[in-house]
Amino acid sequence: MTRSPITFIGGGNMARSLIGGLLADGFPAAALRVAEPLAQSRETLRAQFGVQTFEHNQEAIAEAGVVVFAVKPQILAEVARELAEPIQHARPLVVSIAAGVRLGDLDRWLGGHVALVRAMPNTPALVKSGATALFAAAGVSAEQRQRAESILRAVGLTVWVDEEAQLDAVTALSGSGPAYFFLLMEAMEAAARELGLPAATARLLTLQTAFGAAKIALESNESPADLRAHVTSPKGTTEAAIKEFQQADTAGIVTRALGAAARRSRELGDLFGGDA
Ligand SMILES: NC(=O)C1=CN([C@@H]2O[C@H](COP(=O)(O)OP(=O)(O)OC[C@H]3O[C@@H](n4cnc5c(N)ncnc54)[C@H](OP(=O)(O)O)[C@@H]3O)[C@@H](O)[C@H]2O)C=CC1
Ligand SMILES: O=C(O)[C@@H]1CCC=N1
Repeated sequence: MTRSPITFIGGGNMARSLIGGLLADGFPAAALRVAEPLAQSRETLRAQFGVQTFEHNQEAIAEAGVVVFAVKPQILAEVARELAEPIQHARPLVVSIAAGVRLGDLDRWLGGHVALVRAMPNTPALVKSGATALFAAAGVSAEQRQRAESILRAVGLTVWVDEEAQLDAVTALSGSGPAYFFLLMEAMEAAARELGLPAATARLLTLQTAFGAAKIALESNESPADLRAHVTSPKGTTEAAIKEFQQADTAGIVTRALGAAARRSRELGDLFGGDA
């Protein structure tokens, strides 16, 4: 099957996660293009994924059916304005994964009336275990929505949100979320080493425990609270540990952390949207 190319503008962490996941799902490398200013990064992208790379964004989007903006929010305005003319001419579907930046701003930078979808993926897309929420601007056709969804679904789970503002919460939860679990893994691994386990054993048991907990939570009909109860024997070891977590107000810390991330997402939209 021939497919119009998907062009990524920016070949950094998240673009690489999406590209790796798409290739693992059988997407042809020939249909993936990446614009990336750094020669070393372009070389790595070619060597790792076999995709076509470009130094200049304009060249990369020629013939593209879908353009994915995967640059930092801080430079999205500048990058989009430079591409307004060719995008107005070729009218690809545009997907932005930038945190915070609102579709109204992106549409204005691109010259208006562009088919725009905002998506918030996460890095486990690389291993086809991503979680992405999507929001479409008015005027995006059902077919275009489906195209955007099919790209992200190839690398994991997708959900649509009804209001664009909900993407700030999504960013706080699943966009940034992998980092919270990695933080906990780092801490558990370090604590296990301190308790006398060899480093390799501490890491292996930490990772497999995280994997097992996520897998059982996904596959079971029981809630995380019920699953936790099954581990927690009265007056046993887990109870002793959970008491420490509760005394340190872990739930409160998580609420504050996600709140800070959602706030930062809104701030990024304010700072780098508008007339940025
Ligand atoms: N990382 C994550 O987990 C997630 C990130 N996102 C969003 O994805 C976007 C990218 O994030 P991330 O991949 O982490 O960031 P990175 O910095 O890793 O990637 C951005 C890439 O864009 C390149 N770039 C810089 N200037 C230009 C330009 N003018 N034209 C084209 N490319 C350019 C950068 O190159 P160079 O390094 O040379 O500057 C870099 O390779 C952000 O908007 C972020 O909010 C969304 C969900 C999750
Ligand atoms: O930290 C960030 O701003 C990006 C958005 C979500 C994950 N990484």
